[in-house]
Amino acid sequence: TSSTRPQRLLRAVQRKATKGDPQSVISAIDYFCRNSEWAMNVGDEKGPILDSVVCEVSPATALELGTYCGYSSVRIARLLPVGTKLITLEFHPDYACIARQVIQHAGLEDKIFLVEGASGDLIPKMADMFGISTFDFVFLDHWKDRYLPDLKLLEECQLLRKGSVLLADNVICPGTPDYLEYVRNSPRYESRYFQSHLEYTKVEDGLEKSVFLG
Ligand SMILES: O=C(NCCCCc1cc2ccncc2s1)c1cc(-c2ccc(F)cc2)cc(O)c1O
Ligand SMILES: [Mg+2]
Repeated sequence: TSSTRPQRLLRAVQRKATKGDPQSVISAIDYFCRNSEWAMNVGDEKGPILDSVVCEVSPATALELGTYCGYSSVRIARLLPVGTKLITLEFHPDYACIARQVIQHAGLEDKIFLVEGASGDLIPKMADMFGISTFDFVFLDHWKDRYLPDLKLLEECQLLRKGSVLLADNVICPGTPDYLEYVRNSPRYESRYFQSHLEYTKVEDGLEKSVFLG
């Protein structure tokens, strides 16, 4: 029977990456995507920008919207200080199933909470589900037309505090025009664009970093 691309990506990780070694999991996925099949991971060019923002923020509480196969979950969680957690939301059960196995291969299952469901339904439950008050860092990488409504939901649920950092993938390709317009024009955000390329391609894309000013 035929396999899916996420299943083939997981197989590449299981064959090539060292168990418990997050960097080897990241490298195995990037190798697979450059040499076998493109997949929508943040990738090896935007990835280091994500890394640098995570290191700068050093978040106690982090949220990721859009897990896919767990590539960026591994990138983020490998940099988190001991005792801190990444909560990552995934809508598609098949993606979530693969991501759990990728995260386990990296040995990061104790630092990552993967929750299945739609961001619009789950965000209002975050505080109660995880006993947190606010997020220090949010990585947006899910449906591009959900970035803005979910940002407003995070504000309404008071899950952001003065200084919370939001980092959004794909603000050029596929593009999130309404989100960009909002964070770049709202007095409540200090926004900056990191120009890069769509993962594993020469197409322009980039990450938008926005600091909530309270
Ligand atoms: O759609 C993308 N990513 C979201 C997948 C949607 C999964 C979801 C997770 C979740 C969690 C909670 N609530 C609701 C949702 S919905 C995506 C697409 C491209 C791309 C770029 C050029 C192309 F030609 C073709 C695809 C590149 C990327 O880096 C992406 O991130
Ligand atoms: Mg993306």
